[in-house]
Amino acid sequence: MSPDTIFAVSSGAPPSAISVIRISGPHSGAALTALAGELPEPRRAVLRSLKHPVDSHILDSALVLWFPGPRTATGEDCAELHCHGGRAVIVAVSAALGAIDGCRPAEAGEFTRRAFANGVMDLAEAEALSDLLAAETERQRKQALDQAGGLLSRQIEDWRQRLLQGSALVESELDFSDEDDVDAASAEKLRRFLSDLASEVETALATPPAERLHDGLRVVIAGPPNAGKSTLLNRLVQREAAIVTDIAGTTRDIIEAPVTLNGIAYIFTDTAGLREDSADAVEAIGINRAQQALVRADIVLWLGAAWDKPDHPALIDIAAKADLGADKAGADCVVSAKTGEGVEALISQLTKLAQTLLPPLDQPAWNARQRGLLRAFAEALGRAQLGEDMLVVGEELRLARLALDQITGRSHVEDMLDTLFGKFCIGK
Ligand SMILES: Nc1nc2c(c(=O)[nH]1)N(C=O)[C@@H](CNc1ccc(C(=O)N[C@@H](CCC(=O)O)C(=O)O)cc1)CN2
Ligand SMILES: Nc1nc2c(ncn2[C@@H]2O[C@H](COP(=O)(O)OP(=O)(O)OP(=O)(O)O)[C@@H](O)[C@H]2O)c(=O)[nH]1
Ligand SMILES: [Mg+2]
Repeated sequence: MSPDTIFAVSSGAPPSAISVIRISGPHSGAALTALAGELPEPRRAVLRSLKHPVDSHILDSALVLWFPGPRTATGEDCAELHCHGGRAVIVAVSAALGAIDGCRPAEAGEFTRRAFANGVMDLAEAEALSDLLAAETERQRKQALDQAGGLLSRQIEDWRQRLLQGSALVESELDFSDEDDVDAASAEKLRRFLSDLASEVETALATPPAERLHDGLRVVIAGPPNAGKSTLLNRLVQREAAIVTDIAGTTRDIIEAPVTLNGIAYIFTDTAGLREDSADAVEAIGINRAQQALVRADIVLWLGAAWDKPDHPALIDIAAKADLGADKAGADCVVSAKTGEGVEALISQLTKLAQTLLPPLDQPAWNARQRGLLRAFAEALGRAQLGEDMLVVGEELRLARLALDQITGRSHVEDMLDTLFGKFCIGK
C-alpha cells in the first residue's frame, strides 16, 4: 500500500513573513497541481495563485516548488508552498490540502522518519539533525552539521568494511580447516587486524561524550562562605542570578545559570559556601548539595584556600576580590568580580580548558546510545581475538557487526525510533 501524502508548516510559528508548507508522498504532484496549476520545472521556484481545488477561490499568492523523487529530502515526491505567513493563510491552505485525496497533516518528525525509511539518511544522521535543530551555540551547530552530513556514519562504514574483511578471513580459514589445523600465521594476522580495529574504537570511546556539548559543560563555583562566589556567577552570566550580601552563608541552595561564552554552552552552578562547623540546619543541607555538585562538575572554579582545594582534574584556582589586594600564591587567575578585573582572562582560561573537555571538532561526537553500542562492538572484538575456534570467532564478528548496524540503524532499532522522531517538531 502506498504511503499517505503528508503536509505541514515546516517554518516557524505564525505569524511570520513567509511560511513554508512542505508536502511529501506519492500525491504531492497531484496536490500541487490541484492548488497551483500545472507542475513547474523541477527545483525552480515560480510565483502562482493558490486556488481552492473545489470552488477555485484564491487562497494566496505563493512561490511554489516541485521536487520529483527519489532524489529529494525525504526520498519521495515533494512539493513546497512558500506562502504568506499569516495564520488564516496557513489555515486556508492546510484545509485545501487536507481535502485532497490521500493527503493528511504530518506528525512530528514524520518527514525525517521517511527520509530514514527511504535510506536518504541513517539513524546517526537523523540524531545529528535533531541536534542541529536544537543547536544554540556555534560549536553545537558545527558539530551537528558535520555529523548530519555523515561524519560519524563514515567512521562506522569504515569499521564495518574492515569487519567484513575480518569475517572473510575467518570464512576462508573455515573452508580449509578440514585439510589442516588453522594456519597459525593467518590466525595471528587476523588477531592483529582485530586488535588494530579495537584500539581505534577505544580511542573513540576515550573522546568526551556528545552530551557535554549539547547540555553544556557543568562549571561549579565553590569555596568558603563570603568568598565572592555569587558575585562571580552574576558577573559571568551578566545578570543577578544569585543573591549577594555581606553575610556569610547567603547562598544555601544550588543556583544554576546556563550561558554561552565564546560559542561554548555552560551551566554555571553557584553553591553554598563550604564550612565544617555550620550550626544552621538549612546551610548544612546546602553544603551537602555543594559537595554533590562538585562530584558532578566538569570544571571547578575554586575560590578557597589553595590547601583546601577539592581534588578535581579540571580546576581553575582563583584569587578573588583582587581590588582588595587579596593575594593568593600560585593562583591560576586573579579576579575582582566587583570591578570586572581579570574576568576576561578567566573566561579565556575557561575556554581553553573547555576545549579539552568537549568532543574534538572534525571528529564524530558519540552520544550515550552510540557509546553503549561501541562498547558492545569493542567487547565482541575482544572476545573474537581470544577465540581459538574459528566458528566462535566468526560468531563474535557477527555480533560486532550487529552493534555497528544499530548505530546507523541498519538493524534492531524499532524501539528507539518513536523516541527519536517524536523529539522533532511537526514539519521536520
Ligand atoms: N525550502 C527548503 N529549505 C530547506 C530544506 C527543505 O526541505 N526545503 N531542508 C530540509 O531539511 C534543508 C535542506 N535539505 C535538503 C536535503 C536534500 C535535498 C534533496 O533534494 N536532495 C537530493 C538532490 C540534491 C541536489 O539537487 O543536488 C539528493 O540528495 O539526492 C533537499 C533539501 C534545509 N533547507
Ligand atoms: N571588594 C570586593 N568585594 C566583593 C567582591 N566579590 C564579592 N564581594 C563582596 O563580598 C561579599 C560576599 O559576596 P558573595 O558573592 O555573596 O559571596 P559568596 O561566596 O557567594 O558567599 P556565600 O553565598 O555566603 O557563600 C559581598 O558583600 C560582596 O559584595 C570583589 O571582587 N571585591
Ligand atoms: Mg553566595
